[in-house]
Amino acid sequence: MFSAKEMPSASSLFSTYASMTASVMLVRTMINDLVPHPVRFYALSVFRHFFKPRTGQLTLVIEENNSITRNQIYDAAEVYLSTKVSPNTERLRICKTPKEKNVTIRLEKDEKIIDCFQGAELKWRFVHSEAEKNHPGDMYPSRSERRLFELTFHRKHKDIVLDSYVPFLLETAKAIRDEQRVLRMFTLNTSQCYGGGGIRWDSINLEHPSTFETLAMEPDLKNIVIEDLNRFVKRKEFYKRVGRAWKRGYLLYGPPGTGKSSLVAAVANYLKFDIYDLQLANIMRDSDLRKLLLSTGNRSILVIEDIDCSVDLPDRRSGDELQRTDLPQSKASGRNKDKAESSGGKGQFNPQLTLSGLLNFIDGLWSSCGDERIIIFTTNHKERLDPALLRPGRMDMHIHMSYCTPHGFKLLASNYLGISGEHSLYGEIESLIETTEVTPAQVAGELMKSEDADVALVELVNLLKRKKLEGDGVVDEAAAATTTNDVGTTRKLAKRQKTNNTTKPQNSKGRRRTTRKRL
Ligand SMILES: Nc1ncnc2c1ncn2[C@@H]1O[C@H](COP(=O)(O)OP(=O)(O)OP(=O)(O)O)[C@@H](O)[C@H]1O
Ligand SMILES: [Mg+2]
Repeated sequence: MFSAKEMPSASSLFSTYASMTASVMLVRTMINDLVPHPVRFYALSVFRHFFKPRTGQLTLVIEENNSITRNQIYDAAEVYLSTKVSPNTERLRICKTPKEKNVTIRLEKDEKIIDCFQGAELKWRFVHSEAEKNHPGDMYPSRSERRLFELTFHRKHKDIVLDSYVPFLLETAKAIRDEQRVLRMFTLNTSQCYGGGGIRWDSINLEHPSTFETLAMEPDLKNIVIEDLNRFVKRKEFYKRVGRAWKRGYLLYGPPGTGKSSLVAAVANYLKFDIYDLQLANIMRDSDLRKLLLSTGNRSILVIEDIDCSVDLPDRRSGDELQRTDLPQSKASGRNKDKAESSGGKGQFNPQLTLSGLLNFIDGLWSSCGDERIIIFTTNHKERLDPALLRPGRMDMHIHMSYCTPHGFKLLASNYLGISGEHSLYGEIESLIETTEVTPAQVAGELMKSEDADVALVELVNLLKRKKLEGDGVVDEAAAATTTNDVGTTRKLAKRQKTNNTTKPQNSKGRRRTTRKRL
């Protein structure tokens, strides 16, 4: 305390204050002049870091983009959080595009969600900010958007969040996406094929209802196929380790109407894979084929239906076959013949789409530049295929789709007529099916004739009796089913072969009649 005598006058106080302020300003000017800006900035941030109050909370910032690529954690959070909407959430964004099956729900700006994981409380907040960017020379400023999630939790849970919660988030989001995924069916756009626009895929939603549950197949065979698919999709690391492309090939063979295409759809629905339906007859050159195959997506099935008659490809051994003019009039051979004639006739014809082009590409570049690829060939005549296609390692599994069996019939009857137990006509139908060649498609056709189970089953009995009387033809399937990776060639077939040694050509579809050896 100052005594009255010592009490400084107001003027002296003012001059002391003025000189202190001047010194502070002098020091500040000196610091500003002497210490460069980045160093000052750094010193300040260190100072702030040590002296700011600690909350015990840690916040992870999950931005939408990581430089130019998407941030997978952000995408996963977006999907995952849409399932965690609580009654306290006030604003949500919803939308639905034509390709989507369900309504998409997303958080709105500043909305918060609380999640719990292994005892940790996790607070999510969605941040969306917009800023104007003014580039020199730009007439109009552009807007840049920044979207991110903030994930806040107690710092003691840092390991749980980074080691367990984030992987859980990624996996859960993948499962949700798979569940909601709308499958696409890609076919070739032929309208602009050779008009300069180039050949390309067009897609529509795949809404084929076939599943393994609705498919009439022997249970053992069905299980073998399902297990094979399960093994395939979870063996990413295995394929990498053994140095093989992550792809699997299936050859489906059997008479028309036994469910080959239905099996393709069932596989797609089971795995949630898109289908690329490659109609070889629309492709002229290996280069087009390569382009098309390279533009197929991962997790997809490439299907080439009726490979035995979809196109006359020159095989790898007999290029001279190209010069023959006695080709049957298939869609593709007609086209090739036209081309031969327009290019001067016999000897000058040189189609640029070859079997080796197809096989090399499927085995080589195509399969190695994507993941989880399945390729399926279907045929009614396995015995007509080029051995290059059948050699071990090319198609991993040969699946024989056979005529309807008693088990298959019961499954169809349950699906089509809702019969769960037995029926008085079952005994007769089963013994007729054992000794008659009837396809599941034919059985299904009869079962659809009436909603009344009794009437429909009588129709089926009549059909079976008629077929038995006609003694419908048998195709030489046993001869074709000789490779080790063949599954599904039933005992029924062997039985038929014993009783019927005459092999009639399959003739239910004119297009399947062919004399020339094709692919
Ligand atoms: N195994 C089956 N299980 C259930 N339904 C089947 C089966 N096979 C055929 N169908 C029925 O018959 C219809 C035709 O079958 P699908 O097209 O799958 O035969 P496919 O073997 O591909 O014939 P194609 O050789 O003529 O192409 C299907 O839509 C389905 O309703
Ligand atoms: Mg088919």
